[in-house]
Amino acid sequence: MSDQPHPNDVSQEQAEEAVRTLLRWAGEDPAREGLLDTPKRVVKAYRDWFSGYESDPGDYLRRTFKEVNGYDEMVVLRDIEFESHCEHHMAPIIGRAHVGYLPTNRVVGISKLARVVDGFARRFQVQEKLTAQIAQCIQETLQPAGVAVVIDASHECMTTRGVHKRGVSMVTSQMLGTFRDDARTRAEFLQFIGIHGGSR
Ligand SMILES: Nc1nc2c(ncn2[C@@H]2O[C@H](COP(=O)(O)OP(=O)(O)OP(=O)(O)O)[C@@H](O)[C@H]2O)c(=O)[nH]1
Ligand SMILES: [Zn+2]
Repeated sequence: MSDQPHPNDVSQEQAEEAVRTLLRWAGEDPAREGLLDTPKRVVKAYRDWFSGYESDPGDYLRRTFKEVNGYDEMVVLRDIEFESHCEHHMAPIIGRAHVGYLPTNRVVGISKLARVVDGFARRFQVQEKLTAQIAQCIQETLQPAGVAVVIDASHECMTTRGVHKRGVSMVTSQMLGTFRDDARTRAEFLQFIGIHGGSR
């Protein structure tokens, strides 16, 4: 994949200093008592929010199960809540992902689909890329007959700042294989996740 994490040569102290710089820039005194531990807390929070760079989400899909009595219908995990951050403003993107695939001769532990979503969500993202990365990762690693990913999310860069539009959500979808080629398969998936003909 083209978007591999880069080696990180930034120390904890340098990251904390960057937070102190932003505090000073905003007009604060980073030495006052209430802010003394803030750089440490912010860096810890960033480690959580951006922990996706520490994982290769494809690894979650390597363990598969074959004893499914020939089950070859669609598997759908819907309403996977996630938190991400937009790469333009570093503001939260909060939403839900719906993931479906058509197994060929093996299935994956269902929690792993949610782990793949988080592995890509916990990075700097644009929603289109997040959607495509999840779908491509499942397609490449599991090699099912098809993959479908729909994401419905709100972007705080357009609710708490900028254009200030609350209640707006962005919907993206990436369909691969049978979901892309066969309208009935796609329609069945959209029905499973509660989207019929474009309205919920
Ligand atoms: N397509 C897409 N756009 C996004 C996403 N996240 C944020 N954006 C948009 O990225 C754009 C960045 O536009 P710029 O004009 O460079 O930034 P800006 O001046 O802060 O723009 P405003 O948000 O309109 O104030 C904005 O329109 C955002 O709404 C995303 O996941 N996908
Ligand atoms: Zn943004």
